[in-house]
Amino acid sequence: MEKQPRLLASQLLLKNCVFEVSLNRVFLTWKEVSTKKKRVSGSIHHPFKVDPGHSVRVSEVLAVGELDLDSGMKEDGRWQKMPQKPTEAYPHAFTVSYVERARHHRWRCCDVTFHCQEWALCQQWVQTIREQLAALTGRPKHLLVYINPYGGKQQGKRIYQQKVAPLFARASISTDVIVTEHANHARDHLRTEAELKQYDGVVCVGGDGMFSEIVHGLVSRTQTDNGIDQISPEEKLVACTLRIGIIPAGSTDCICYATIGINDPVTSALHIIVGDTQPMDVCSVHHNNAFLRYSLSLLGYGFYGDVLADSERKRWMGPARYDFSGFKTFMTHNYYEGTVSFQPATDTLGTPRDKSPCRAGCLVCLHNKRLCPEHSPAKCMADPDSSDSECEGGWRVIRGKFLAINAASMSCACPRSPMGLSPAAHLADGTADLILVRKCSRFNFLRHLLRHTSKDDQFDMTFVEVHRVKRFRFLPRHCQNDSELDLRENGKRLFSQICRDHPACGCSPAFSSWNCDGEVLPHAAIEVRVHCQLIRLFARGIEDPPVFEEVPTPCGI
Ligand SMILES: Nc1ncnc2c1ncn2[C@@H]1O[C@H](COP(=O)(O)OP(=O)(O)OP(=O)(O)O)[C@@H](O)[C@H]1O
Repeated sequence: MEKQPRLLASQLLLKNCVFEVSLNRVFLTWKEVSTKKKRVSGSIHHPFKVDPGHSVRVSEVLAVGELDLDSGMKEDGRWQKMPQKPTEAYPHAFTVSYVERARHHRWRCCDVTFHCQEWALCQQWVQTIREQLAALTGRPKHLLVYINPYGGKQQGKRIYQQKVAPLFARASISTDVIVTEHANHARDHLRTEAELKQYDGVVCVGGDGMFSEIVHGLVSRTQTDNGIDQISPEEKLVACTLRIGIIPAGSTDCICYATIGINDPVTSALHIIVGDTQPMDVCSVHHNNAFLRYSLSLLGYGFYGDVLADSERKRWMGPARYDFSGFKTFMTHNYYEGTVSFQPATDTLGTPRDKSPCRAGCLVCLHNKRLCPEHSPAKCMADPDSSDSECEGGWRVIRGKFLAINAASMSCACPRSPMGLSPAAHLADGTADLILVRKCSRFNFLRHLLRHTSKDDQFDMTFVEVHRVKRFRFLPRHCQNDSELDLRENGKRLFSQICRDHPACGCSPAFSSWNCDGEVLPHAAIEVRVHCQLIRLFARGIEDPPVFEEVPTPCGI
């Protein structure tokens, strides 16, 4: 790496010891000066303890401010616990707040206070660090915040006020906060009224449902502002310029977990402050050329659709409804007949089974974005081993009986399934992993499901296949000749017709429903298209842990 010229270097006092502190454009570093004279007052000298020094990336410095040593008050008027007694020789001090990494992708805000002999030197340090921070272009200055007060355990407001707002204030980020009053309040506000030009980003305090609202609002608004018709499945959508930050405060926070690696409001707030950027694909879902919804993580028909539909009827049970409905759906063991057609992503890097998960700075996403896969022509190769697979005009067609059809546009990792539904799916490569689980015994299906909680390959089973796709369609068998299928209106009629078709009643119903990121879709016949990097988050993807994980130094030095 190119050596950066020093901007400033001084001997300053920290914890009653003299440190060599230096700053260049990339790092702020401090290292104890190893002279016998270094003790200034009362500290115990450890002759065998070698200080390796401490380095903080300038891009991860949150703020810097002068400290009034007489009152213990920072420049911004906040009180700070006095890090040490002022000494006569070092009467001036400044505090640097920075990101410290803890275990499991958790970030913390730490303060370090340096004491200076001269007031002018103290000023010079504060000024120079501030100039470096001002030169970082990706940091937000003004944010629009939506809080869902009813998400998860209804702690959204408290989480924001106690954990996030103080950090934004410390980093001099101003905010306009809207506490939502009803479902779709944030979506409709973003779509129509919000003065988006004055903001550098939108922050969502809530769960995946709230995040989906924000995405719907922002994507719609971007298309309207650019004269794009999002109703048409063939339209190329314009990417949103504003980034979205997620402060997890819902009962399901999968998007936050998959893009940051942990559901922790402070970590999320720090990723927003340092101005991280993580692009993300968005799937548009259409039925008969009519727009239904956008999907960001999982589209599931069969098992996951049935679990959601059943759990929605049992909301009174609280979060336990998911386990209850999961067990019930598993025991019911319904399968569904239909035709799946898809455009395989043959020219992109990576496969669903290549064991290379999407991580911070993912090269697969970078490479595939350059290819812009949605525009390259699809090549279709029929599977020679499969008698029910064929190619039609660049589309591969598979007919069968399925227990589950899942499309994962990200790994869908969550604390319950740390590897996720499709461990090698990428956040921003312009593709989704289409997982087809064919009719099999209950025992085999259970084996498949259990593999989501372990490191075993859930796709290594004869009745499971997985394809990386750019687009796909599903048509349930019993509506292939029907021009329009509305499950709510026609479900009962069709169900009785299917029962007539099958010799013995007690057979599987004709239709499941699609679970689209936790919302039930009203149609079974859908067409899905992946839009490469349509949105950007204040995140950086999951960071690989350092090979030798450093023991973090205590905060608030
Ligand atoms: N003020 C409000 N009153 C009622 N519903 C709201 C309000 N604000 C947002 N919502 C809706 O609440 C739904 C759930 O919110 P959110 O995702 O934040 O929490 P959650 O607990 O994770 O959700 P879920 O119940 O889906 O698990 C969202 O779909 C959103 O549209």
